[in-house]
Amino acid sequence: MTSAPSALFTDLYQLTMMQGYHAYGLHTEEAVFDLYFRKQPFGGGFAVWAGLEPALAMLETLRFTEEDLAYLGTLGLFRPDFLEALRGWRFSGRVTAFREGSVVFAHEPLLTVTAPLWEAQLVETALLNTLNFQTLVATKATRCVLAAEASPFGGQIVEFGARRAQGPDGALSAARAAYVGGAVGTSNVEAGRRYGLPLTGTHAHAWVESFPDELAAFRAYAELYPDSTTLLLDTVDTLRSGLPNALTVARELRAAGHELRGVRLDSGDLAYLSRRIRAALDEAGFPNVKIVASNDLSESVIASVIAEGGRIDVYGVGTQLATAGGEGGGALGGVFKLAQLGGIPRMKLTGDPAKFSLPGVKHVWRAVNDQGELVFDALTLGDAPRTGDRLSAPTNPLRASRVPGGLAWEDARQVVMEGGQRTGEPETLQAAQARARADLARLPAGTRRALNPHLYRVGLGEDVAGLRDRVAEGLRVHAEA
Ligand SMILES: Nc1ncnc2c1ncn2[C@@H]1O[C@H](COP(=O)(O)OP(=O)(O)OP(=O)(O)O)[C@@H](O)[C@H]1O
Ligand SMILES: O=P(O)(O)OC[C@H]1O[C@H](OP(=O)(O)OP(=O)(O)O)[C@H](O)[C@@H]1O
Ligand SMILES: O=C(O)c1cccnc1
Repeated sequence: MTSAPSALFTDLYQLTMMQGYHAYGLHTEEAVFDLYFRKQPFGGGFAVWAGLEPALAMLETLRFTEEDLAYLGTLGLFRPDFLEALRGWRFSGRVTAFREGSVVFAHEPLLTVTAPLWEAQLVETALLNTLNFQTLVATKATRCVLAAEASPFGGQIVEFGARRAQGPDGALSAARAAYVGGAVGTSNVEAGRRYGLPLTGTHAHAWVESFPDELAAFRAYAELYPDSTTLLLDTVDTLRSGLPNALTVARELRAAGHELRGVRLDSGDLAYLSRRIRAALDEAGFPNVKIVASNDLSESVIASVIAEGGRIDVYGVGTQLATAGGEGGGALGGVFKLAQLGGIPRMKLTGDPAKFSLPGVKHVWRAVNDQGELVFDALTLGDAPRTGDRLSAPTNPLRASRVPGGLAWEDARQVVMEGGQRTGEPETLQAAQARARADLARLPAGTRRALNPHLYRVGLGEDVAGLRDRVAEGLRVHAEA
């Protein structure tokens, strides 16, 4: 959530369960919940973890106000003693998590909450809401960045999606997450203020339409912003009118000691037009004028424009970025599952082995080879796996391999909250963006590709797999008895 967190931003069943835990004396039992997703978004080989700082801020400040309690009292569900108990409620737990910007994979616990049961239960909805969406958008941004950077001339992504995002909250958190994923700026001014993001912008068709002619409009804009003008070329005709008028203004600015910053294309064949415009700008002595493009851009449009030799420097991506659209997008199906209660491992056992949850308190280990490349991740109940240990696939115990030698192990997560308080200062978004870039560079190359990527391996150590099998067996025996 991007507005002030409310304790009522939860599903009703969390509150009805909380009342039950309270009534049956279970509420203070120590619970361990893991947050993870089962399928990488966009059919991709990785996801970029985002939203942790807002999630921690929410946990730190969550309280039931008098108004909240009064409202709950009107529902006819909650007893006075439970509502009274909520008066002093606060989150007092521990959170262990990947740092923002980390590349992460399906089936590994990304965040683990250890807290009294009723505390952990309440925050499921808000944690998933924040982390699912921001991780999805950060991943989409990274995929757009990778597409843009495939050009021999480079290319950057800026986020233009506020007008098409899912509501104001969606727009703000999308701008934030897009930055974590590698977008270099946003057009959303409130997001800039709130998160310290670099702002960027050009002008719209309405500006040109508001003047007697295009040249007058371009001149007027350049006069106001002589060092930061990007002119939109397609209101009349990109090549016949927009380009010559922009060149006129570029020359006039230079004569006055300034430089035109850029031009924007917003329709037509972006590969063809950008090649023509790059050639014309270069020939006229303006090699530093940037070409910005927009118009329903997506990762595949960006890739196509580049494959055709397009010369775009900056891609303004709106709808597809802020809504994380496209195949395999729309929503990330992250879940929050109980792994231990009162020191006893717990799991969900269903007909579909892909939906089994993993019991126990797990560590996530990241294997790094002598080239500094990530090789696979492993989940254990304790220390890092040793050479020769067996690792099995999370959803298919028959697929297993042995841990090779020559690997270094990183403990992939850190304790980021203890006793309901962050263990350190909030990280900057710049740090998260830098981590995403560095982690991405450590991935095996095939894992980064957009189409049918190599699937990075997440393996279960023998202790985790053994515990899962024992708990599952216990549940089955119990069910059959
Ligand atoms: N070279 C290209 N390769 C792939 N897709 C492209 C290329 N150039 C533009 N597109 C994309 O094609 C889609 C439609 O563009 P098209 O040129 O048909 O309509 P348009 O120019 O937006 O028309 P309108 O004038 O109605 O805005 C957009 O999503 C645009 O980003
Ligand atoms: O990636 P997108 O979702 O396209 O977002 C960016 C678009 O937003 C603006 O269009 P505008 O709202 O003026 O609509 P139009 O250009 O389609 O007329 C801008 O000119 C881009 O084309
Ligand atoms: O500044 C721009 O060019 C811009 C901003 C939002 C949406 N489309 C374009």
